[in-house]
Amino acid sequence: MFIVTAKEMYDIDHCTMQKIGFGKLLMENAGREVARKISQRARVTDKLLVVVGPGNNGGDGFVVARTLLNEQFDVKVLQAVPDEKLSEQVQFYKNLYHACGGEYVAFDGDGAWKKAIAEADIVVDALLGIGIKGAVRKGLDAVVTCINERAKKVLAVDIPSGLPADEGLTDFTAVKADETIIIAAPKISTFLPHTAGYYGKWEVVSIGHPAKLFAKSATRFIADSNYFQRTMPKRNLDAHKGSHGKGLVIGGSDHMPGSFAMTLRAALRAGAGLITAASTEKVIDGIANLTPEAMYQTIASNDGWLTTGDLPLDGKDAVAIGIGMGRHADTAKLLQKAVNASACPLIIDGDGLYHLQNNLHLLKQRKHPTILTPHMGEMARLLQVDISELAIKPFHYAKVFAEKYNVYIVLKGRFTIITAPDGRQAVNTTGNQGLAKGGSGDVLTGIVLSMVMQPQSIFQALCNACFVHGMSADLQIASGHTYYDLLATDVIEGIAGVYRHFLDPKNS
Ligand SMILES: NC(=O)C1=CN([C@@H]2O[C@H](COP(=O)(O)OP(=O)(O)OC[C@H]3O[C@@H](n4cnc5c(N)ncnc54)[C@H](OP(=O)(O)O)[C@@H]3O)[C@@H](O)[C@H]2O)[C@H](O)CC1
Ligand SMILES: [K+]
Repeated sequence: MFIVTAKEMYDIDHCTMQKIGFGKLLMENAGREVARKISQRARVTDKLLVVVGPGNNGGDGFVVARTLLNEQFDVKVLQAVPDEKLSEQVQFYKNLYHACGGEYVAFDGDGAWKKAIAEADIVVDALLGIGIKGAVRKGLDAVVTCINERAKKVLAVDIPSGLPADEGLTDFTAVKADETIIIAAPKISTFLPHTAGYYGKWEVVSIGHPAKLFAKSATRFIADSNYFQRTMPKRNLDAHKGSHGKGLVIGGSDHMPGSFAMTLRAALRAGAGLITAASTEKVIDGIANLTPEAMYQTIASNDGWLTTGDLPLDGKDAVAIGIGMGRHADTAKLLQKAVNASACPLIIDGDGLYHLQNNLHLLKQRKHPTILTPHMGEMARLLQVDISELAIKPFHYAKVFAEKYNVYIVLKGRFTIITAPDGRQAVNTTGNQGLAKGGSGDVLTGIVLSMVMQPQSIFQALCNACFVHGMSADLQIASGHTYYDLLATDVIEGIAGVYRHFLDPKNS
């Protein structure tokens, strides 16, 4: 499923209507699809109020109202702007609604319209769509406020009114919808920390746009189960342990051994062929029995912190560094060495990202893929911007950084954004609040390490790693765990369920 900016959506709409020739049909399709979804949710006894505004979102609203009216629902329209504000196309659909006997609630001074909003069982929000510019203007802002304060249930058409479609905007007043029926493709603001909540539950309806137009105009997509099933490499019968990658994990410290152990186990559970763990003697003594399938190698350390020294990089297909490594000055030299010497994909996570802050110049010299797996705080530090600034424009910042330093970025969050050095971006929507626990990131790093060693592109590997990680947590919640008790180790043990469910249907 593609993700679009407002401009990309307008370009696709315009081409569909003008070049392909859909004309007014597109709005009829949009309204009818939204009406179909509403009719599946509404009881025949429900009072429905469709609030329409001046633009094409309002036009959708008139089609919704007419369709529901003709299906015998108790529906009325609250037109929040005078007729002269309606575009020609919207007026056309208003006329059809009127001709079918459609009724209105007057948007007048005595406030009866507020009572209508309060008394409706469902308010359909077709006030404003992706054409919003700036904060909702006087007059309509009172409608938004009334809906938020008095509506029993709100179903937004395409986007909650007042919400920006794109990233970077914080000055807005918007409808807080219970559900949003998104038209054609989710907009960027569906996946931002400060705007996602306004959509409520959301689903997308297709209204007839040619698929090829999205492929041409949109630059982002949701890496969903279809993508996973299409791109995840199958295992063939004559595979041997060397077929699925020889990975190296460098990390741990006498003071933080646990997280490192989870990365190893996650990499093996996700399907890595061979994993070597390089850490201090004490860490290895403490964890070797937890994952006997891994191989262990002691590397140089000083007072329990890893320091620079020989690294078993030869013959490795991918390396992960940083997990539980600590922030000791000596460890920075180890990070520098790994960046300069690893002749294979290098994943930098956790404290490796801390040490990378003063070594970004080394990244451009690398001839092999580099993958950073920061959470928002780590990314903000690498960018040297405030985390609040990053949070309102994560797509933008991740793309700028990836292109500047020629790296892949897995920007972890409620919606993890995967970015390639050429600027391509994907969003992972699996996962849940049960992952907000220590160790979740270490597990993801292990899955990433395994995936980048399989016969797929790095970008596909990162999308699939995030999908498996989040889906494992989702399946664990569905099969008895709760958001409270879910542990990072449960996510490791849940990986099998994801593979069975999505890759081997007969076994699911
Ligand atoms: N393009 C198509 O055929 C289809 C579009 N779909 C639906 O249409 C909307 C986008 O429609 P658009 O008309 O571009 O935009 P809006 O419906 O959001 O409304 C724009 C009008 O709102 C006024 N406006 C703009 N900013 C504000 C504000 N801050 N406060 C109040 N009013 C505002 C604006 O007035 P101007 O004076 O600026 O012109 C416009 O009158 C899309 O979201 C879909 O729902 C169909 O679904 C598919 C076909
Ligand atoms: K709307």
